[in-house]
Amino acid sequence: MKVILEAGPFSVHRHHGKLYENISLVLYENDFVHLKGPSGTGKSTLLRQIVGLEKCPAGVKRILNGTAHPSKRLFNFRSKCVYLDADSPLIEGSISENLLFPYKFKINHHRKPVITPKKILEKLGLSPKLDTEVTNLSTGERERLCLARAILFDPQIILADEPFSGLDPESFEKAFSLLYEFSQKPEKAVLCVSHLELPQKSRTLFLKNGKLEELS
Ligand SMILES: Nc1ncnc2c1ncn2[C@@H]1O[C@H](COP(=O)(O)OP(=O)(O)OP(=O)(O)O)[C@@H](O)[C@H]1O
Repeated sequence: MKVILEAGPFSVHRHHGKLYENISLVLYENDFVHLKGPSGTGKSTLLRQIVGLEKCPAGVKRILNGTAHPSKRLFNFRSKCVYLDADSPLIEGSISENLLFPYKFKINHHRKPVITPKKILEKLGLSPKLDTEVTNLSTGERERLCLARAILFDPQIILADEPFSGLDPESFEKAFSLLYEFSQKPEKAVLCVSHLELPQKSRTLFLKNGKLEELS
């Protein structure tokens, strides 16, 4: 199995004590890893530490496809390893403007959406048209738009934090299939935090009492 990402060791201390300590993780090509654990154990914090959105201890390594990314310069890393937050921000404007927003950054000028924005909305069963203002979308529609934007951008890794929480069963099925399909492409992997049962996964990791364990 080809290693896509090696990251760690991560530790977090909150005012009430240690949340977790010395957690490292490896993602392999085509991994779809389900990260579970009781509420408040630090699953979101761990995802945020991986992409450097949360303070990390000195000495943390992030090796993506054999290339080490130093903690002080993570812009390039974050364009290849995307953090998809449950409340990912949308910009003011239309669905189309939001889907194409990441390409406005100079570092992404060379990138092109993998499929058309129209096609990805169809796959997700999102009925609003591309010129619909995002302020007119429901919570579940906004959530699916954020997922569509991440997939369209074609990173190597998606770290998805509760990406299905606001979805009805039919929308969940479509959104899950799309994310799983993404993970099965060459040199891709997904780490997905979810309290839901997921229909398919390659591995399950459980975060509890400050430790990350792989469930068999
Ligand atoms: N920025 C912050 N500053 C201080 N404490 C925080 C911060 N963000 C989260 N916490 C605390 O850290 C702990 C872990 O939070 P986190 O959101 O990572 O847990 P989680 O396992 O993802 O929870 P859930 O399953 O409920 O989403 C919680 O006690 C939370 O209150």
